Amino acid sequence: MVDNKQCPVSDFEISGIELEASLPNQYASIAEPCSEDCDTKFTIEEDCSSCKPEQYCCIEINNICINFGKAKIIEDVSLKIYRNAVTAIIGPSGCGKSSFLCGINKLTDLFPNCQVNGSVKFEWDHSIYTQKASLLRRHVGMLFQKPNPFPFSIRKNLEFPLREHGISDPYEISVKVEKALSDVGLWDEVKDRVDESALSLSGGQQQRLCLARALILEPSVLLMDEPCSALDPMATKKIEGLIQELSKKMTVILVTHNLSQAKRVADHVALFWKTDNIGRLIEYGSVDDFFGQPKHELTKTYLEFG
Ligand SMILES: Nc1ncnc2c1ncn2[C@@H]1O[C@H](COP(=O)(O)OP(=O)(O)OP(=O)(O)O)[C@@H](O)[C@H]1O
Repeated sequence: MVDNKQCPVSDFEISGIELEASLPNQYASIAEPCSEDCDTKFTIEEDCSSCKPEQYCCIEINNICINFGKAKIIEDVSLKIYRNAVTAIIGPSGCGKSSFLCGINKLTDLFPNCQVNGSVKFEWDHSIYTQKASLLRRHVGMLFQKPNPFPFSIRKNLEFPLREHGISDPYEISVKVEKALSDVGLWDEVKDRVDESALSLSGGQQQRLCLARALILEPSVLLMDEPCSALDPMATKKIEGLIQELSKKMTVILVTHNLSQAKRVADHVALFWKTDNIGRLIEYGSVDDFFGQPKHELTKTYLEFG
């Protein structure tokens, strides 16, 4: 059993120590302090109060490679995703951004010809590849490019994930439904029509309903794949506001083609690029460094299009 830990930013794997799967906010093992100034020790139940939450590593991705059949889609991507921060994934079409996102929550399992190698570790467990997909998705919500409400009522769209995860008490369900709709600013717009078809909502409302559906199980991580690409500027502004609000309490990974959006909402930015026909991570850094002092020539070139 491990008694003392240092700050949880860099690495929560210590070889030779058997770690039990733990809940979010409990840490396994730590190799480095969070900053040069911080050498705080803490027990497994505690966070380091000297560190800023955004310095905690929530997901550690090491050498992930994704193939569809014989085609290599992304190769050797390693990066740390920080907790309660927005990480934007940008890059030209076809460089593997969506595939990368799907690799994080095992949606890649749904494609029989897809093979994923490498490791993806969440702060609450060793590796997603040892977790059941249903358990993983309890903690990791996802929002897609096009709104995809089920062809049911607004209420049933939100009840569905709750019932799937064993929540059947009508009072608890109605409280959660109202809260999820309120969290995405939709409650006042739809409270008199929750039993109408979700398909009767506008595109922007449908996307917010899908966001409410992704949030209703209170995930720790939210994956968003170009969530505003089908929306008008006003609906986009609402979603961007929600992303910033949500990132105070959850970790957000946002795939976007919109460089201005990445600059507006992200704390960290990663540029993917296809070289030798394979998607790779080119540059990753804080939003200020990425846009203010890009290091890689491809980043400089790409930012000229922004
Ligand atoms: N199910 C699949 N089967 C085979 N190849 C696929 C599959 N899904 C994606 N690909 C291929 O993987 C590559 C990367 O696609 P992906 O959608 O991940 O890129 P992207 O960067 O998100 O693109 P975009 O910005 O256009 O959405 C593409 O060449 C695509 O054809």
